[in-house]
Amino acid sequence: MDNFDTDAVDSVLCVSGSRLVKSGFLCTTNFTDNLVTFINAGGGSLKKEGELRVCVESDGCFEGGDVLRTGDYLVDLHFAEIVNTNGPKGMRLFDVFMQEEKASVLSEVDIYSIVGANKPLQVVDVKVSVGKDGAIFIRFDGICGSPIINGICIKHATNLPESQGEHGFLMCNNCGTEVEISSTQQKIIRMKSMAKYEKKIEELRIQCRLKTDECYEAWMSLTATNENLERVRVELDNRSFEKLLLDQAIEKEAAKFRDLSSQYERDKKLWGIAIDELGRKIKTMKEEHCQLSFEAHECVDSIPELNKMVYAVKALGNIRVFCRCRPLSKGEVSAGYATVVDFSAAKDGELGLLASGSTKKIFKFDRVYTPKDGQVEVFADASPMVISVLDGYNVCIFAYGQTGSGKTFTMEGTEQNRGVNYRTLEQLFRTVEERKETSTYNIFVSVLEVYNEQIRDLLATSPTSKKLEIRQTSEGAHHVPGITEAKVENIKEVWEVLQAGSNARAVGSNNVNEHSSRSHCMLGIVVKAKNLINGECTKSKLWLVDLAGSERLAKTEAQGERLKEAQNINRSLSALGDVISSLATKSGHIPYRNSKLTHLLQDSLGGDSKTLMFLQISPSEQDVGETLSSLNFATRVRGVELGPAKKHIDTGELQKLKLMLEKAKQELRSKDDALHKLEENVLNLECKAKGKDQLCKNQQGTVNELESQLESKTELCRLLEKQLLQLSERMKGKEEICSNFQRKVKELENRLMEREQSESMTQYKVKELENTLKERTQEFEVHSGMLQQKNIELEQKLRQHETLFSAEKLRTTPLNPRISNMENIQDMDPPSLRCLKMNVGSSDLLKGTDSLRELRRKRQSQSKGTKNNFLLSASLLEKKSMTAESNKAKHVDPSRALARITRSTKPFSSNQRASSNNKTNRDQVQGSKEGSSKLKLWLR
Ligand SMILES: Nc1ncnc2c1ncn2[C@@H]1O[C@H](COP(=O)(O)OP(=O)(O)OP(=O)(O)O)[C@@H](O)[C@H]1O
Repeated sequence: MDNFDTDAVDSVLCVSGSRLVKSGFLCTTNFTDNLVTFINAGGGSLKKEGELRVCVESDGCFEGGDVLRTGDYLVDLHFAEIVNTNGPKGMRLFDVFMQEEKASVLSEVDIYSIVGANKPLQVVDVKVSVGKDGAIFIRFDGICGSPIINGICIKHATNLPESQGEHGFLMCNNCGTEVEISSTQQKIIRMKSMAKYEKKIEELRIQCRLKTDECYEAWMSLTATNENLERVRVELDNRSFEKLLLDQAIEKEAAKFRDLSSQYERDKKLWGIAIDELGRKIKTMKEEHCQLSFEAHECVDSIPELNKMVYAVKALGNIRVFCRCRPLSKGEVSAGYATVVDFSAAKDGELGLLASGSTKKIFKFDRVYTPKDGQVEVFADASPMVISVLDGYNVCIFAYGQTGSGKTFTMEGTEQNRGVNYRTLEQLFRTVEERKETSTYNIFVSVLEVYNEQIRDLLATSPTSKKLEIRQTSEGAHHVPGITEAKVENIKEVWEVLQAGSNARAVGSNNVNEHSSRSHCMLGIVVKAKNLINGECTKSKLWLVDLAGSERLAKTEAQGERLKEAQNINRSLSALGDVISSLATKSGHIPYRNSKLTHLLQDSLGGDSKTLMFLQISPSEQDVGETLSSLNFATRVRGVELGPAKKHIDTGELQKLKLMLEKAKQELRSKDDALHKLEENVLNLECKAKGKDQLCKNQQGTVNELESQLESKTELCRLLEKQLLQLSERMKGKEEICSNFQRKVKELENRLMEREQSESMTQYKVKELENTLKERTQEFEVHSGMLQQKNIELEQKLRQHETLFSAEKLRTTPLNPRISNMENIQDMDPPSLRCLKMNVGSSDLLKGTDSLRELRRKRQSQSKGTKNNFLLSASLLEKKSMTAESNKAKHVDPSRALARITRSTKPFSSNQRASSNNKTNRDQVQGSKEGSSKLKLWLR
C-alpha cells in the first residue's frame, strides 16, 4: 500500500456532472504516486469534439493524512471500452491555465482512456476554462471517436515537473536570492502577468477611449467657447469703438457746453450789469420824463396856443430835417458873392437868412450844419436813424436842394470824403458784425434813378427796353419787379456797387451848374434780418435819395428836353411836398402816387417809418431866392413853420416860455428815443437771456443724457471685460486639461506599444518553448519505447534465470556455499527474499535504471543557472528518494519498477515518492513541502 499526499490534489472531478461522493468513487493512485485519479463509477461519454461539463468539488473529499491504496481498484477498472482512434497517445499536456483569482491554477490535465491499462491518454489542445459558478468546461478539439472519459485529474502548478524544459530565475523580494523556476511556472507567471497586462491594457484602452471622448468633448466645448469668445471680442471691439466715438462726441459736447457755459456766465454778468445800468438809467429817465412832462404840461397849460404846435410835432413823428449849407465855391468867391446865411445860432438848430433888405429870416431845424461841418459830423447825427433799419424800421433819407447846393456831396461824397450812402452801409455792416451773435442779416442793394418819371436800373448790366414799374405786394410793400438787387457782404462790394450806380447815372449840364444831375438818384437798401434768439424775421427798407435840383424853371431857362426834365423834377418834388404836408396834417389821403418818386418812397414816408431830410442850401447871395424857397419847403416838411415874424418876436415871458418848451420837447424826444432804445435793448437782452437759459437747459439735458449713456456704456464695457476675463480663464483651464489629456494619451499609446512589443516577444518565446517541448516529448517517446523493449528483454532474462535457478536448486547439493546461503534465505521473510531476488536477478534492470538516472543527471547538469536553496534541497531529497527508491526497487515487481522509472522523469514526484514509501522520511517531505510553499509564496 502506498501512501498518498493529499495536499498534491486540488480538485476532485467527476464526469457527467455527477456530484462527487467520496464513498461512491473508485479512487486510486496511478502509476506514479503523485498522480491521483478519481473515477466516476458511471463514467461520462464524450461526444465527438464535444464539450464535457464537470463539477468541481474541492472541499470535504479528502483530509490531510488520507491514505489511498494503489492497486486495490486499479486492476478492476475498465477503460478499454472505447478506443481512441485518432488522438495522440501517451502525450502529456502541460498547458497552464490561469483563471479567476478564486479558481485554482491548473498545472496539467490528464484524461485517461483506453490506451493501455491505467495509462493516461494525454490530449493535446484541451481547452479548459473555469466559469464563475466553479464549473469547469473542457473542450476536446483533437479527439475523434467516442472515448469514455474515465477520470480527470487536475493538480496545482506546484506539482509541475521540472524536467519539462528550461528553467528561469526569480529574484526574491525579501532576501534577494535567485530562485529557479520551471518553464511552466514561467509560463504561469507570464500568463499571469500577461493577463494582468492585458487587463490593464484593456482598462487603459477603455480609459484612453473615455479620455479621448472627454478630450473631444472638451475640444468641442473649447472650440464653441472660442467661437463665443471671438464673438464677444468682436462685440466688445464694436462697443469699445462706439464708446470711443461717444466719448469723443461727449467730450466735444462737453467742451462746447463749457464754452457756452462760460460764455453764458460772462454774458450773464455783463447783462446783469447792463440791465442794472439800464434799469438805473430808465429810472432816471422816467424821473426826468415825469419832470419834463410835468414842465411841459405846465407850459402847455400856461400857453394854450402851443397845443397846436405840440400836436403838429407829434403828428410829424419821425420826420427830421437837417439843414446843411455848402461853402462858397471858388467861382462864387472870385465873383464876389456874399454869404447870406447866418450860422450864429446853428448849434440850437437855427439858421438866419439875410433876405432882401436888412431883414433876417430865422429857420429852425433839427440840425444845422455850417460849411465847416464835415461828412463825419453830418453822418453822426444820421447814424441812429440808419441803424433803425436793422431793427425793422423803414427809413428814408433824402437830400433836397437846388442844383449845386451839395446834395450829391452829402449823399455820395467823394473818395476822400465819403458821403451818407457809403457811411450808412459801412455803419450797417459794423452793426451787423456787432450783432452777429444774436441776429443774422442779408443786405441787398439796388440803385435806380427816376428820370422824366421813368425808373432806370443803374445796376443793370445790360440795357433793357422793358419799362420798370412799381408794384405793391400782398403784404402791402412796394417794389419794382425786375430791378437788380445786389447782395453785398462787405464794404468793398458796397463801394463797387455805388461806383457802378454813380457811373450809370444820367448826367446833363445846364447853365446853372456844370454837372447838375437832372434825375432823382435812389439807393435802396433792403435788410432781411433774423433774430437768433426769438426767431423773429424782419424785412425793412432804407431809401437814400439824392433828389434832382429844385431850382425854378424860369431861372434855368431850360427849353425842349431840358424843360421837360425840369418840369418832371419839379412835379415830383411838389408831389413830395404834398405827401409830407398830408402826413403832417394827418390827411385821410396821402397822394403818394402823384409821382414815381413818392410812389417808390411810400413805404418809407410816414406811418411808422423814419424820415430824414437833408436840406442843402447855398450860402451865395445870388441863390438867396432858391435858398429861401428851399428853407420854406423844409420848414413845411418839418411841420413847423417858423415865420420870420414869429421868429423875430423876442420879447417878454412868452418868448422865454416858448424857448423852454421847445427845448423840453427836444429833450423829450431824445429821451423818448433813448428810452425806446433802452427798452428795446432790455427786451432783446431778456430774450437773449431766455434763449441762453433755454439753450443752457437743453445742453444740460443733453449732457445728462450723454453722461447716463456713458455710464451705461462703461458698465457694459466693464461687464464685457469681466466676461472676457472669465472666458479666458476657462479657456486656459480647458487648454491645460486638453494638453494633460494629450500627454496622457501619448503616454498610454507608448505604453500600449511597449506592451504589444513585449506581447509579441512573449508569443515568440512561447512558440519557441512549444517547439522545444514537442522535441522533448518526441525524445521521451523514443526513450520510453526503448525502455519498454529493454524491460521485456530483462523480464525474459529474469525468467530464464529463475528457471535456471530452480533447475540448479534441484540439481545442486547443500554443500554448495551458495545453497547454504539459500537456506538462510528460506529462513528469511518473503519480502526480504524477494528483495534478494531482485538484487541478484535484476542487475541488468538496475543497470538500465542507472543509465536512465545518469541521463537525467546529465540533463539536470545541462540546465542553466544556479539553483536556489530550495531546489538544492529538493535535489538532495530527490537523491535520497532515488536511493530509497532503488532500495525499494529490490522489493517490488520489476515491471512496476520500470513503470515507475518511466514516470519518475518528473523531479518533484521523487519527493512524493519518498514520502509515500517511507514514513521515516516524512520530515524530509515536510521540509520539501515547506520549500514548495516558499516557492509558491515567491511565485505569488
Ligand atoms: N459841404 C461842402 N463842402 C465843400 N464842397 C462842397 C460842399 N457841398 C458841395 N460842395 C461842392 O459843391 C459842388 C456842387 O455840389 P453837388 O454836385 O453835390 O451839388 P448838387 O446839389 O448835387 O448839384 P446837382 O443837383 O446838379 O446834382 C461840388 O463841387 C461840391 O464839391
